[in-house]
Order: sequence, then structure tokens, then C-alpha cells
Amino acid sequence: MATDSPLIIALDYPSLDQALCMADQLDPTRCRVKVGKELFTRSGPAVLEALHGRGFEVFLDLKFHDIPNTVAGAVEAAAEQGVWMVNVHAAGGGEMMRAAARRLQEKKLATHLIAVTVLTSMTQDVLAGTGVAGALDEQVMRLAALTRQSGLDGVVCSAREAAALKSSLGEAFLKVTPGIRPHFAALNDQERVMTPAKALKEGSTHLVIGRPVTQASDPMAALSAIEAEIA
Ligand SMILES: O=C(O)c1cc(=O)[nH]c(=O)n1[C@@H]1O[C@H](COP(=O)(O)O)[C@@H](O)[C@H]1O
Repeated sequence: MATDSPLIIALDYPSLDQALCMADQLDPTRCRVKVGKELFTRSGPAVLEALHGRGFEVFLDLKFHDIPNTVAGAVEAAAEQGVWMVNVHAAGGGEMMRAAARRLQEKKLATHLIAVTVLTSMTQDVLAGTGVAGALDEQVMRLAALTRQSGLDGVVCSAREAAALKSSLGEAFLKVTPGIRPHFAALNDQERVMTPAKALKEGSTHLVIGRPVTQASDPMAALSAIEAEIA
């Protein structure tokens, strides 16, 4: 079931049952859902089948980062399971990203392929600790430009970089932004955050939201408040 909503709800749960319990409260015409490392490692492809069966478009967020042949195979495997979107780490390099994009093209698989630039939990200091000397926003721009040159559909970045990416790489290049925090929500381990309405205004094309909804005392009320804010 396709939706026009920019919202992607992160189903970061330790079991299939818990993830489906949340999914059953959500409406596939009002949001997409994201399956990440913990849930997929525990439940495997069964979670994708269950969510597809309920009509959801699924972003499989496994952030592949390996040699080109391995990543191309992993992306193909994800796409064959019918996911709407899959991601890799842009830091894996242009060869890796091109191999993955080429594989999807060769196999005529329509899954969106995007790349993570700099994680939204990272600050300038944390980035420097990995050996990247320059400014964090420059690193995001560099990796996003490499991602586009490599033939991918967009990036994961923080909403704080969305406006600059929109002006340099265009509106059609996807800017999928986690680190979304409505005023009522805690920061948790996120650093580069923004509210939902501001993120869209800055040029985010999709908002990834987990704990502000899934850990809320009333998740549906939290989701409705976010929808009202962006309406
Ligand atoms: O690729 C991602 O989805 C991702 C990239 C990133 O830079 N930051 C980030 O938080 N994420 C994911 O987005 C979700 C954010 O969840 P909350 O912090 O609970 O809203 C988590 O599932 C993260 O794994």
C-alpha cells in the first residue's frame, strides 16, 4: 500500500511479537515502517513478510558496509524480499555503492538504495575520533556527493544538513532524516536533532521516528501530535 506520508516509524524492538503489536496500531496509509538490526537479527525475513502482509512499505535498515561484491549481494537479497528501501554506509566508498546500485539495475529491482553519511548520534568530536579531520557538515556533503555520483537515490543525514544538501544535490535526491525529536520527546542518544515540522521545512524528504512514538505512554497520541505538527 503506497503512502504519501513522509513518516517512517522505526520498529526497534527485540521481538517479532512486540514489533507487530506496534505495527497493528499503525496505519500503512499514514506511515512506512523501518526494520533495523536488532529486530531483523532476531526475527529474520519473517518480519518483512508479516509487515508486507499488513500493507506496509518497509525500509530495511541494515547499513551494509563491506567489500563491493558482498554488499551488492546483500542489497540484492533485501530487494528480492520486496522492501521499499535499503541502505549502505557511504563510507564504504564509491566502488561499493556503484556495485550495489548496478546490481539492482541489472536485476531490475525497484527498491530505493540510499547511503548513511554521518550518523545522527555523532558530534564533531566523535567524528574526529574516527580520524576524520574536517568539519562534520563538510563530511556529510562529501559523502552525499559521492553517493549521488555512485548512482544511489539519496542519503541518510541529519535534518540539520538537509537544506545544504537540497541546494547542492537537488530536491529529488532523497534526504532521509532520523534524529527527529518533537518538543515533547527526550533526546536519548541522538545529537543532531530537529523537530518534525522544521525538518520538512529544511528539505528532509522522509522523517525516521522511533522512540518519540514507540516509547511514548500513548504511541498513537504521539503519532497524531506529529501528524498535526507537520500538516
Ligand atoms: O539509518 C538510520 O535509520 C539511522 C541513521 C542515523 O544516522 N541515525 C539513526 O538514528 N538511524 C536510525 O533511526 C532510528 C532513530 O530512532 P529514534 O532515535 O528512537 O527516533 C534508529 O532506528 C536508528 O538506528
